[in-house]
Formats: sequence, structure tokens, C-alpha cells
Amino acid sequence: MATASSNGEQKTTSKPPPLPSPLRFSKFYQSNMRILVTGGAGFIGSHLVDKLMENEKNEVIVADNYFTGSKDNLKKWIGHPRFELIRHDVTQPLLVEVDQIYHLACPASPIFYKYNPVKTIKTNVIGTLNMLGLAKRVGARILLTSTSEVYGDPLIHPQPETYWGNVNPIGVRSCYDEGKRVAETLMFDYHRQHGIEIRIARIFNTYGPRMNIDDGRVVSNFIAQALRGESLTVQKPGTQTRSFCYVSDMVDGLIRLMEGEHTGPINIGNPGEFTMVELAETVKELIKPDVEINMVENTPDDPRQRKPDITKAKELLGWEPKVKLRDGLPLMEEDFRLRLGISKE
Ligand SMILES: NC(=O)c1ccc[n+]([C@@H]2O[C@H](COP(=O)([O-])OP(=O)(O)OC[C@H]3O[C@@H](n4cnc5c(N)ncnc54)[C@H](O)[C@@H]3O)[C@@H](O)[C@H]2O)c1
Ligand SMILES: O=C(O)[C@H]1O[C@H](OP(=O)(O)OP(=O)(O)OC[C@H]2O[C@@H](n3ccc(=O)[nH]c3=O)[C@H](O)[C@@H]2O)[C@H](O)[C@@H](O)[C@@H]1O
Repeated sequence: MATASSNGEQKTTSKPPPLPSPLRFSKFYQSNMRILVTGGAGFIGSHLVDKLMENEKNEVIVADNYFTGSKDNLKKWIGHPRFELIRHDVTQPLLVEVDQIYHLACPASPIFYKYNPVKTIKTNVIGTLNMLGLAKRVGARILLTSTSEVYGDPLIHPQPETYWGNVNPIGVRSCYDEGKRVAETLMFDYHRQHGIEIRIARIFNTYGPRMNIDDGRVVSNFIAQALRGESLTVQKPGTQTRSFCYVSDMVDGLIRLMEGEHTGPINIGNPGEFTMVELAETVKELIKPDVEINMVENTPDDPRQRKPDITKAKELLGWEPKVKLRDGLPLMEEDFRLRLGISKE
């Protein structure tokens, strides 16, 4: 019987999980673990694929529509016998035979998710419904990459998983935050109604190599701007905070959550909290001390503060982040220099 720890309470579902494929019970032939990663051509997804492929018992299938992701992120695996790449939009059903589903497909940068908000909400709602339907048919365990944005502009700080959030349901960010909130609801409804084995990660701002250079998110913007010698665009007031997690820590947390016994939701993020002015000062100091910082207009509903309470991740997954911002930024700088063709002076 699956155990759900939501909002601090222990809840159970009376439904047993659907049976996995008969291949799992095969006496003489032990097949590999077949893992679907939706959104696997994106930033976090491609790092997750790298880690999963390290295990020779894993076969990995990526389904991605390349809206914000790229085949380039996966080029070292294309042609590998344990790897398959499918151009597929998760708003359409997908028929594959797998044991685990990491469901990441969704644009994550505010610029991209606001570009076509109706498509963003369809991706979150219909896309998650399709992946849950797949999980139900094949008896797979499914992990959703939800977000700290489900807390909206939080009135509690730091944010524990028990906090229900402060989200504008009709704002320009709602396609993403409310979309992810509905995706979490669907996950728990399939769990309670059909016994599906679910895992929910609430990811806090993650950064690292392979982020799109013109992704629009703050860390990639500042690094690209510093390298190009452009002024760093701090959106007003600049006192808003975020907590930045390096991508290798994130991938480790996601795999522990998938492999563990807890449904979540579990916050995965680095509690080191910085104002955007502090972040700009750090990038300036590490990458280009003579670059200017330019205060620019902000966008609506920007959360004023965000920091994960990671007590649950520590206790239930034995996870905590290892990479500090000052150590992670130079690793990302190196990758951006290579891609932009700007060598260190
Ligand atoms: N990076 C972060 O800070 C962060 C924070 C919270 C949550 N998340 C979540 O983690 C996941 C990955 O984020 P990321 O930072 O790697 O973003 P990303 O934009 O680099 O990756 C998203 C991937 O999903 C694909 N995609 C988008 N819509 C799709 C669709 N309809 N069908 C198939 N593929 C589709 C994109 O092409 C891309 O490859 C997302 O679900 C995001 O909401 C990320
Ligand atoms: O971690 C999360 O849960 C979410 O974080 C992000 O949302 P946001 O934190 O707003 O991401 P950014 O666009 O990187 O903005 C962070 C802060 O930097 C500021 N910013 C952004 C860009 C810029 O050039 N300058 C700047 O000061 C923004 O105003 C904001 O306060 C994205 O929505 C998602 O990737 C993710 O789900």
C-alpha cells in the first residue's frame, strides 16, 4: 500500500499500484529498467539523462518537442543502444513500455512559459494527464518536477511543503504556477483513485551548464551579460530573493526521490538565499569586475522572497545540496565561454 505524506499528514490509498509489465516477473531474463524522461532534451532533463545512463542497467527514452530543449544536449547518447530519442509533444498520448517516468516536459523560464500561456497550461494539465494514463497502463512509477512557484509570492518564509501558497490565479504567471498546482492535484488523484506510485519534487531555482544562453532566467542572463560585457539587468527592486541550486545536486535529489519510499511533495533546492543585487555583485566580482549593474523594470507578480525548507529532503531522502553558489557559478561560466566562444583573458 502506498504512503502519501502530504501537508504533514500521513495518508494512504487503499488501491494497490497497477501491476508492472510481465517482463518484470520473468524467471530467466532480467530486463533493464526502462525509464522515460519527458523534457529530457532540456537543461535539467539532459543532466538527469547523463546520470541515468551511467547505470548500465538503465535504458532511457527521452520524449521532447524541442520547444526549449535541444538534441545538442543529448548528442553524446544519440545512437547508444540503451538510448532512444523521440520527438513528441506530451499534450498528445504516448504509447511506450516503461518502468519509471520522470515527467519534466514544460517550459521553465518565465519568458518561454509566458510566450504561449495556453500551451503552457495544456502542457501541465493534458501533458501530466497523458503521462499518468501511461503510468497507469504500464504500472510505472511517475515523478513530477513541480516547482517552488506553487507557493506563489509566499507569506511564510522559508517555505515548508505544508504551506499552501499565495498564488494569483489569473495573473500572467498563472499558466505555469496554477498549471503545476493542477499537475500535483492530478498526481494525487491518480494515486488515491488508481494506486499509481507517484513522486512529487518541488524544485527551487536551479542553474548550471547547458542552460539556454538566452533563456531569460536570472543566472544565465547575468553570466551571458557579463561575458558579453553588457550591463547586468537587475529587475527592480533588486531586494527580491532566490535560492539557487546547482544542477548536479538537483539530479541527485530527483533520483533519490524516485528510488525512495515517499510520495512527496518534497522541496529540492539549496537554502542559500541571495537578493538579485547580491547575485549581480557576485557575478560581477567572479566574472567581470568592471561590468555595470543596471536597474530595470520588473514583470508582474514576481515573488518577493523564496527559500526552501529542506528538512523533509534531509530526513526522508538523506539529501542536501553540496555545491555553493560561488563554486557553481564558475562551472557555468566555463560552459558559457565555450558556447559563446569567449576565452578567459
Ligand atoms: N530549472 C529550474 O529552476 C526549475 C525550477 C522549478 C521547476 N523546474 C521544472 O523542471 C523541469 C525542467 O526544467 P528546465 O529548467 O530543465 O527547463 P527547460 O526549458 O530547459 O526544459 C524543459 C524541456 O521540456 C520540453 N518541453 C516543453 N514543452 C513540452 C511539450 N509540450 N512536450 C514535450 N516536451 C516539452 C522542452 O523542449 C525542454 O526540453 C520543468 O518541468 C520545470 O517546470 C525547473
Ligand atoms: O524555481 C522555481 O520554482 C521557478 O523559478 C523560475 O522563476 P523565477 O524565480 O522568477 O526565475 P527568474 O526568471 O530566473 O527570476 C529570478 C529573479 O531574478 C530577477 N531577474 C530576472 C532576470 C534578469 O535579467 N534580472 C533579474 O533581476 C527576477 O525579477 C526574479 O526576481 C522559473 O519560473 C522556473 O524555472 C521555476 O519553476
